[in-house]
Amino acid sequence: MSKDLVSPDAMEAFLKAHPDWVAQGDAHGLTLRRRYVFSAYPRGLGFVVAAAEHAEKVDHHPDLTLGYRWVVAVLTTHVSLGVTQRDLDLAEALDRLYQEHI
Ligand SMILES: C[C@H](O)[C@H](O)[C@H]1CNC2=NC(N)=NC(=O)C2=N1
Repeated sequence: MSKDLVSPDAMEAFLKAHPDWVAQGDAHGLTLRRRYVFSAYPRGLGFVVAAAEHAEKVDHHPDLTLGYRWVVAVLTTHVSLGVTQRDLDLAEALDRLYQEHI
């Protein structure tokens, strides 16, 4: 197990404070997931572009799926095979960007 992974207590605290996010686990490790809903399809695309620009700045990238008036974000730290503080920080950054693109 990577030393960088957030502890179960830290994960629980994050999810309690960020109820729109859910934790999911699979053979490749734990991930964080949120579905964002938008007023129009282009707004979702604008959010994806802004998220990509932020990800490049912090060198930590979400998996983003764009649908009709929604975007699903899945976060994990590839090198750690699970959720680290970088994912928690990215989740909060995406939530801030969402408020600018609803
Ligand atoms: C070389 C570069 O810094 C690494 O590949 C970065 C890029 N973005 C990343 N994003 C995520 N989600 N996890 C990583 O481990 C990661 N590593």
